[in-house]
Amino acid sequence: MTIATRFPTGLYGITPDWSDFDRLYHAIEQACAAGLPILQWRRKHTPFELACEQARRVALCCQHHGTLFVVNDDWRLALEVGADAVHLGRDDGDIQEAKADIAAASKHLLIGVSCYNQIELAQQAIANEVDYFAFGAVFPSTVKPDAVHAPLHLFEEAKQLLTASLSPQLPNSMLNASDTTATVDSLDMILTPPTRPTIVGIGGITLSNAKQVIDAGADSIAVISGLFETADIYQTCKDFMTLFATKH
Ligand SMILES: Cc1ncc(COP(=O)(O)OP(=O)(O)O)c(N)n1
Ligand SMILES: Cc1nc(C(=O)O)sc1CCOP(=O)(O)O
Ligand SMILES: [Mg+2]
Repeated sequence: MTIATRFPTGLYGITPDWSDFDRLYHAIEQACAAGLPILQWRRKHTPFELACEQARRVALCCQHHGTLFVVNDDWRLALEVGADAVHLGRDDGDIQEAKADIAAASKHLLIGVSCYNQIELAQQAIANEVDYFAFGAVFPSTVKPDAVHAPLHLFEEAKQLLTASLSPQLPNSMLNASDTTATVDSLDMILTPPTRPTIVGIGGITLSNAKQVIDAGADSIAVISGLFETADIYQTCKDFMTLFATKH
């Protein structure tokens, strides 16, 4: 049984820290036009008002191309600009507080979190019902040279955690026709099939090493330099996406 994910899989582009917004917007347009499924807005030094103005334009571009739009660090900014999702690391606030704020605004945001190289954080992420969790840095990253190293075996371990967490929901009891509760549960399963979080790999990923991460079990790979610091962003995006198309 294949369990669907709540968050897309495949290539996950993250914006580089360029000060020239027109250049950045043009680069994002190329990636989105190539079919990029997910884009994260990651700006560390832009004041809130300017970030809102710029991120709103990027959100519209993503909407136009059918690219899911994620805001890094700040769920308030994500809500303000109509993003689809927010990414939260260990310094970006509490997940339950984020969920409560989002619900209080009568809005919906998918939530992704960083797990660095810690399987325990993935276990917490699953318990918190986040929509994706990310391990990194899988390779040395020039953007984050001090990031901890996340070995590739974490992806298989995370898959096992997911299998274990989902198995109690599976309708074993469907076999027992005399148990009416089981029948009701089974009907529930058909009407609302279970879903699972997407597992993301990040850090130093390029066209040359991406396949290792996908083969290790990552559903998605998050890339800054390996996508945006290339001569032909449109073609690089297409080439990354081919790696997922030939996964099986
Ligand atoms: C997809 C994805 N994974 C990990 C991160 C890193 O988040 P964080 O640890 O909060 O570090 P910053 O990116 O905020 O510097 C991410 N942004 N996206
Ligand atoms: C933003 C970020 N977070 C990481 C983590 O390990 O959590 S690595 C990273 C930088 C990713 O950039 P690049 O693809 O250029 O290496
Ligand atoms: Mg962060």
